[in-house]
Amino acid sequence: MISVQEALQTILNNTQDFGVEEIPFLKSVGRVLKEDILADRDFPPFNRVAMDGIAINHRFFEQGIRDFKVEGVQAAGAKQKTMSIASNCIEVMTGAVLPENTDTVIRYEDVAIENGTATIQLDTLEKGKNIHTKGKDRNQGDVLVVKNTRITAAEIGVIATVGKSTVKVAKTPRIMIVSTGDELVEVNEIPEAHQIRRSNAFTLVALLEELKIKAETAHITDDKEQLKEKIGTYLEEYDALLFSGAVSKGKFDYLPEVLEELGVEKLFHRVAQRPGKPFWYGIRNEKSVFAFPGNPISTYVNCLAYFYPWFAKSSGFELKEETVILGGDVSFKPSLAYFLQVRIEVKYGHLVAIPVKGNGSGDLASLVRADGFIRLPKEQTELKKGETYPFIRYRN
Ligand SMILES: Nc1nc2c(c(=O)[nH]1)N[C@H]1C(S)=C(S)[C@@H](COP(=O)(O)OP(=O)(O)OC[C@H]3O[C@@H](n4cnc5c(N)ncnc54)[C@H](O)[C@@H]3O)O[C@H]1N2
Ligand code: MOO
Ligand SMILES: [Mg+2]
Repeated sequence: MISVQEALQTILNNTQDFGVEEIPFLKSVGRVLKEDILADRDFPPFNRVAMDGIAINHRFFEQGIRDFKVEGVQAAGAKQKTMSIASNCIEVMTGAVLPENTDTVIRYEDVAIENGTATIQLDTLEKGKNIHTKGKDRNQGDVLVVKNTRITAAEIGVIATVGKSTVKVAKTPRIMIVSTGDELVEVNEIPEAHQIRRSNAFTLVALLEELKIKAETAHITDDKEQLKEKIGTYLEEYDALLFSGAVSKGKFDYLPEVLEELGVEKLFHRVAQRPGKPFWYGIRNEKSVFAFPGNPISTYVNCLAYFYPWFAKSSGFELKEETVILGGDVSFKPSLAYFLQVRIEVKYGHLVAIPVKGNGSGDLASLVRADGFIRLPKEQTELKKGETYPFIRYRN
C-alpha cells in the first residue's frame, strides 16, 4: 500500500494548468494573481503631510524664532502652495502636499495660534518632522505584489491604489463532484429509515468554495451502467472529477472498475492512512479523478490533504503548512498514518492541539467540534503531549 507521502507526490506530479483570465479587481479576493503588480508612481507620490498643524522652514526655528505668521492653509486635495515669505508658516492638513518652501511640520498640539500668528511650544524640533517623504515606502516601478500571491484584502488595497480595475488571475478548474449510493437522498427530502442525505457532496462543494472554485454536483445510484454513462460524459466536460463513495470492497463499490473501463488510468488505490484508506486516484488525458472513500470524515480529510495541495500547485500558490503542539498523549497502533481531529487552543502564545473524541470516520457531527487534523506519522504508535506535528486547518 502506498504511503501518504507517495500518494501526495503522485497527485502533485499530475497537476494541471488552467490558464489565466482577467477579471474585475474586486472579484479577485481569494484568487491567485497571475501578474506582478507594479507601483504606478512613488509611494507616497508627493511629500505628504502626516499631521494636522503648521509647516515651517526649519532654519528659522534653529535661529531661535518661535512665532510664525500664518500665511494660508494647505488642505488635502489642494494643489501645492508656495510659501511666499520664508519665515512665515502655512497651516497644513494630514494628506496634503507639503507646501513649497517649507520642510518641517509641527502638530497643532505643539502650537498656539492667536491673531494670525502661530507660536511653537517646543524646545527642540527635528528638521523634516511629520513628513512622509515622496517615495519613502516604494518607488515607481517597484513590484508591490508578486505573481502567484493569493489575493487578500491587503492586496486589494494595493491593486486599487495603482489603478488596476482588472487583474489577471489563475482560471479555476471546471469540477464535477459526484456522490454515489442507493442510500442517499437530497437535502430537501425526508429520508426513509434506511436512507441518509447526501451530505458529502455538499461538504465538498463548500470545501472547494473556500478555494473560490464553483463546482457542480450530481448524484449517481449504485448502477454500473448509469455510472459508466454519466461519468463518461463528465470526463469529457470537466477538468477534474471528485467522487465520494463506492471505492471500498463492497458488492456495489463499482467505481474503481467503472473508472478503469472508461480509460482512467489508476495511479493508486488505497493509502496507508486513517481515515480514508480506500482512496482511489487516476488520470485520463491529464485530467485528475479523485475518488474519495464515502465515510464523511474520509471524504473531508482527503479533500484537504490531497485535493487542496493539487489545486494550489496547479494554480501556482503555496499552501502554508502550520505545525502545532500536541496537547495530550495519543496512542494509535495500526501501521497507518493518522489524521487526528483536533481543536486548537492558544496557550502561552502557542497553538496547542486538543484531540477531539469521535466515533470514527462515519461520525460526521464530530467535524464541527474540531478545527482541523494533525498528521501523525505511520511509524509512531505512542504520541506524546508536547510533540509538534503538521496541522491541516479548516477553521480559523
Ligand atoms: N471489507 C471492508 N470494508 C470496508 C473497508 C475495508 O477496507 N474492507 N474500508 C472501510 C472504509 S475505511 C471506508 S472509508 C469505507 C469506504 O467506503 P466506500 O468508499 O466504498 O463508500 P460507500 O460504501 O459508498 O459508503 C461508505 C459510507 O459512507 C456513506 N456515504 C457515502 N456517500 C455519502 C454522501 N455523499 N454523504 C453522506 N454519507 C455518504 C455511506 O452511506 C456509507 O455509510 O468502507 C469501509 N468498508
Ligand atoms: O478509513 Mo475509512 O476512511 O475510516 O472510514
Ligand atoms: Mg463501500
